[in-house]
Order: sequence, then structure tokens, then C-alpha cells
Amino acid sequence: MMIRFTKMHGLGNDFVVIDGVRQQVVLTPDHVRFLAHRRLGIGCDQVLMVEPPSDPSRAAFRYRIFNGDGNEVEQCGNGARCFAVFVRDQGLTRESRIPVETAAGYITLQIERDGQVTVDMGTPRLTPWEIPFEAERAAPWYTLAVQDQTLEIGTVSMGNPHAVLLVDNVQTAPVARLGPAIEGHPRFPRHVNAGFMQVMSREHIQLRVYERGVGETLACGTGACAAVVVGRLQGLLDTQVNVDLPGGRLVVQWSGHEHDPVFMTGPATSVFTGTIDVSTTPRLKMDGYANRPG
Ligand SMILES: N[C@H](CCC[C@H](N)C(=O)O)C(=O)O
Repeated sequence: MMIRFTKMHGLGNDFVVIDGVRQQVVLTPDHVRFLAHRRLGIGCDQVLMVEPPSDPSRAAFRYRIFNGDGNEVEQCGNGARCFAVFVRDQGLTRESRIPVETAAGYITLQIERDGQVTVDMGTPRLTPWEIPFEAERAAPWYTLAVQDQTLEIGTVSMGNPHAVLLVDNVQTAPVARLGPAIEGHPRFPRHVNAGFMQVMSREHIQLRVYERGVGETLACGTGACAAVVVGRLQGLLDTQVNVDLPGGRLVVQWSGHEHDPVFMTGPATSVFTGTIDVSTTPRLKMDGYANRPG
């Protein structure tokens, strides 16, 4: 099966984007692992599929997200921005305001005049069972026993699950050690994205994210939103925050009221287009996210 694709990234969080509107594409987990593999395939953190919506009165497209380990997930913030630029550049829409159906519900994408994209990511979900996270009750912080440490984490779902912990210095934070231990912790039945946040001021944080199903990425859009929500709920942050990730800066806005949506603004970059034959997909085992960058 020959597939046309576009390679894109949002601050270095990279994607293989596939038009499933004008091509008939059925992706298996093996296909996704092959496309994502950085030596045997194209290489990316996630594969994004553009499909027709299930209800055209509510959305222009359906947007599906697959982690490099082959699993389909609920939401991807950097991917949403790339999605908007993709459907516009491919002539699938002429609109700059694009309502989209995702597995986590409906979101709205706005292509700004400067080419950046603002995403209405919807409201944060804060109760443990919405994450999902095993806890007796909802709380601003939870303690989590990880290896020989007791960590304090905040949890939030942006459609996908996030655990956020405060660190004194993101550069020296033990992301490689604690990231996998948190990501696969048994109290997160669907695993979790682990964010390491250093608060620089009320309007500025630095953040690294060890992503579920991928490993550490250069940027994580839903992770940036989750970190701002946790920091705001802790009274550490104001309503608009510059989030500096290893791959660059996102701007996240949230009022602090749980029924208000979180907005994220940032760039989306197209790198190249191509075609690939997936009919001879090798069976790839994901041993610790073998497709991590580098
Ligand atoms: N790894 C995430 C999906 C991609 C999220 C990230 N790339 C973003 O920009 O939000 C998860 O398993 O929930």
C-alpha cells in the first residue's frame, strides 16, 4: 500500500501526517511503528491521520493520533497545530478557523495572520478518574512512590493524561530516570505523560516532558497546557504563561476556572513530503521506545 505523507513538526515534536480523506489508508500498529522508526522507517514521535468527520455539522475533519509505539491516543497539542497547517496547505480547507473532532472531543484550531496556530484545547479535566489516576479523592497535589523517592505530583487530563512535578532546574532534572518510572507507574492504568516544570516567574516556566509511548520529546503541547494548569491551581502562575521547552516557546492561556478552556499558541512547520510503501512493513518490537530522537 503506497501512502503519501508530509513530515512536520511543532517545536521539534515531529510527525508523519497522512491525508486519509483523499487516500484510503488503514494503519495497523505495525504500520505506525514502521513509519515512526528513526532508522528503519521515516522517523517521528507521532503519526497523525486526517479523516472525514463523523458529524459534518460539528467538525470539518476527524484527527487521529498514534504514538510511535503504535498505540492510538486521545490528544496531541503540537500535532493539532500541524494538522491545521496541513489541511490548509493541502487545499482540504480554505478556512483559517477549523473545528476538529478528536478522540478526546471537539477542539477548534485558528491559523493566525502570522502563521502561528492557536488551539482551543478545551477544559482541563481534574478529577482522578478522568485522568485516570488511582487516588481516594481529588487534590491539588498527590504523593507518588517512585523507586526510593516520594514525589509530589499534580495530575490533569487535556484529553490525554499528564503528571507534572516541580523541579529546581529542568536542565539537571532526572528525566531519563524518573520519566519512564512515572510513565509506567501502576497508579496510572493508561500510563501517563510526565512533565518536569521549573517556575521562572508568574508568566514564565521551563518544561521537559517524557511522553507516554514515545520518551522525552523536544516539545509537548498538551504537556505545556497541563503544566500551566497545575502551576495556576497552585497559585504559582498567572493567566498567560510563556512555556519554554527544549524545542522552543509556546504561549498558554488559562483563566484558572476549571470550566474555562485552555488556549495554546505556537508554530507548525512542514519539512518534506513523500510516499512510502507499507506493504512490506517489518514487525518491530518497541523495546523502551526504540524510536526516540537521536
Ligand atoms: N504522547 C502523548 C500524545 C502526544 C502528545 C504531545 N506530542 C503533544 O504535543 O501534546 C500521549 O500519549 O498522550
